[in-house]
Order: sequence, then structure tokens, then C-alpha cells
Amino acid sequence: MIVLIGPMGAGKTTIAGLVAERLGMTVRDTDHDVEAAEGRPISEIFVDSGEAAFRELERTAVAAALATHEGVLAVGGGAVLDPATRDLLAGHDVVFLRVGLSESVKRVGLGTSRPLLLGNVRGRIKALLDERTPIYESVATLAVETDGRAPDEIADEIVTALAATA
Ligand SMILES: Nc1ncnc2c1ncn2[C@@H]1O[C@H](COP(=O)(O)OP(=O)(O)OP(=O)(O)O)[C@@H](O)[C@H]1O
Ligand SMILES: O=C(O)C1=C[C@@H](O)[C@@H](O)[C@H](O)C1
Ligand SMILES: [Mg+2]
Repeated sequence: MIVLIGPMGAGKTTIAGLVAERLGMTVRDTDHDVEAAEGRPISEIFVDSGEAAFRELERTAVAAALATHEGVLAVGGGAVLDPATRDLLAGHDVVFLRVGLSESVKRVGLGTSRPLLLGNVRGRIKALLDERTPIYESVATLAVETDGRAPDEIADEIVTALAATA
């Protein structure tokens, strides 16, 4: 499985589709899978059940996707915080999509209603980037810069880099 990880707004969903298209593969996205399984939006799961409950649902979604799907998987931005989820990803091609603070804020939008970003969106994203970047680095088998680059160019780089290591 080709797994895409990275912060909010890194382009996981966008790039997963483009990589899958290039390789003739199908795509899954754990954010979508969790929402479909729960029948409610992620923001509601966070508010009603809490982040820990969401991370458990996310782990189940990652495990199910890895067990049943062969293709490209976009994983929720915080999934790698969970050690058991990190273990599940071992042995797969894991691509870290890098994004800088300003670009992430721009892509997510200052008016976002994501529970983890409530209050000061830029400050919250900065804290998440600082906390998570070392984790993304440790899990990834390939890291790709996305700032100032078009999605098609990023997808091409990933496909070329994976072909070189296959
Ligand atoms: N390389 C890029 N350059 C400019 N805009 C981009 C790029 N990649 C994605 N975007 C835009 O940024 C926004 C977020 O992209 P996307 O939803 O793919 O990110 P994500 O990593 O899946 O985020 P999430 O945390 O919501 O799952 C979208 O509006 C998308 O069109
Ligand atoms: O970075 C995060 O913690 C999140 C990212 C999104 O993909 C969603 O999984 C959710 O909004 C949480
Ligand atoms: Mg996404």
C-alpha cells in the first residue's frame, strides 16, 4: 500500500487521488471511512466523543483499509500520533507530504471550524506542526515538499521516487 501522511492541508486527499490515477490504483481515505462508519462528521465525533475516541476509530479504519485494499491510502493528519497505528503502517510505502505553516494555514482556511484548531488557527497549526513533524519523519519512507508546488508535480515526484525504490 502507498500511504500518504502529513499535516492538515498537506494535500493528502488531493495527492492520493492523483497518485492512484497515475498508477491505475484505487484510493481510500481514512477520514472518509471513519465518517461513513460512524454516520457523522469528524467535527461531531471530536466534540461528542473526544479525540481519543476518534483516534481509536481511525486506527480501526487504517487496519481495515490495509487489510482489504491494495492501492493508495490517505490517512488522517493525526493518525500517526497513535503508536498502534504507527505499527500498522510499518512495511508499507509511507509518504510524508511536507507543508509549511503559512501554506497550511492558507490551505486549511482561517475560518475553519475544526475542533483542534479552534481559537487561534495559526498558533494551533504551528503547535501541531512542531509536535508532529518528528513523528511524520520517523514513520515516513519518503518525504516530499509541497509548498509552492502544483499537485500534479508532487504526484509525479512520488510515482518516480517509488518506482526507483521498487
Ligand atoms: N500542492 C498544493 N498547492 C496548492 N493547494 C493545494 C495543494 N495540495 C492541496 N491543495 C489544496 O489545499 C486544500 C487541502 O487539500 P487536501 O484536502 O488534499 O489536504 P489534506 O492533507 O487531505 O487535509 P485534511 O487534513 O483535511 O485531510 C484543498 O483546497 C486543496 O485543493
Ligand atoms: O490533524 C488532525 O488531527 C486531523 C486531521 C484530519 O485529517 C482529520 O483526521 C481530523 O480533522 C484531525
Ligand atoms: Mg484529507
